[in-house]
Amino acid sequence: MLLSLKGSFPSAILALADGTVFIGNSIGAQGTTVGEVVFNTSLTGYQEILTDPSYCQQIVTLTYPHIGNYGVNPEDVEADKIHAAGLIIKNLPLLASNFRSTQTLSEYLAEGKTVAIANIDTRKLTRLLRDQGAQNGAIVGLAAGEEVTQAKIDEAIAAAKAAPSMKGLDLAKVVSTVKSYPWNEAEWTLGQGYGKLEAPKFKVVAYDFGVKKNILRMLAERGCDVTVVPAQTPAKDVLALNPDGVFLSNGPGDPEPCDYAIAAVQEIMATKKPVFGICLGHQIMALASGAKTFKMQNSHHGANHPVKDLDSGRVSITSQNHGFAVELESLPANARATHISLFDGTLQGMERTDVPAFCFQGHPEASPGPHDIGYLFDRFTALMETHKNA
Ligand SMILES: NC(=O)CC[C@H](N)C(=O)O
Repeated sequence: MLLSLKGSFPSAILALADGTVFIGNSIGAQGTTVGEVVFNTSLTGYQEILTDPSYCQQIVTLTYPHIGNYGVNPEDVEADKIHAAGLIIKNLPLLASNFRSTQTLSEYLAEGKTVAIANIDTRKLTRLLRDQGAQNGAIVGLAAGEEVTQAKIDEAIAAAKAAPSMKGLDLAKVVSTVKSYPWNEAEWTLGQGYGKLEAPKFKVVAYDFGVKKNILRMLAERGCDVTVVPAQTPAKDVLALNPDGVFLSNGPGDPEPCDYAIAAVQEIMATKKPVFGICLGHQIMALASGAKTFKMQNSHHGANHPVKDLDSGRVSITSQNHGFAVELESLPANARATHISLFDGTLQGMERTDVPAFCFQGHPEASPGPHDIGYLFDRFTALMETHKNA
């Protein structure tokens, strides 16, 4: 049973900073939210997307038209709460059907105090964002029976215009854990649920810039006994734990203002400890190596982005979620490109040639998405193995 929810859900307004307005239905919390409006082309994984801390202060548009059809469950989360600032979809099916489902998407959004809009033309919105680049927006979820008025539309446009620009925002320290904690949950299997770290082989310290649980699970699956530390942990505290390797997580915002992390990573790489970075962690490693980052005109959010491994020539289909990128031309002499995007030629991976450190812009942990590039986790454990025995 699809759609025809127009009568059963209150109205909602989506306004972009350029004055474009869409009227739809509120399917989450009541109230106003603002953020950078981006679009994600994944067909599944809305729960993983909503809880990915990298979406902090971003409103996500899902281009796949039916969202919510398999409900939500307590397991498929990347963090303990919804981090996306809002959700924009086309159709919310009235029936959610899946053996793991415990709640509907709409209930989950309301409980998570997340404002969301359905029944708007997401194709029109996506074309606009694609042609003009990401821009700020506001969603206003009205109360039941409340009318959409010009005054409310004007307020929504004003809220969109007043939202802060993503460029220059350090959000890693906003979403990061305040306290260190150990991690020992491994990957999920049907019938078994999440596994446990068995036979730990490597001690890993993971910087939490907004880490996704699935990254930690994939490390634990490979025998990594992980200690997660806050974003602003100084290098000396990390080194005092004497890890076999250091992991730099994904995270929201602009990497450039994260000066504390850039300095710490420089110090850690200088000790020749193996270091692996994903997404924001990749950007921070690049900045710590002397490269530059920039805000992209067309950000990458989806689960089908082709990326070429420059060493093997192999093309992987990857999961992506980033709005900043490392300038390929700015790589210093002691770093080399290992992966590029076949969508736009931007840098997707690099490696230091003088120290055992490498990083990847996309998401090898998928979640949601394909596992083609999961071999990077094996590269990290192999690097730790080599350096352990060196
Ligand atoms: N997923 C991420 O780590 C995103 C990195 C960074 N916030 C960007 O948008 O580029």
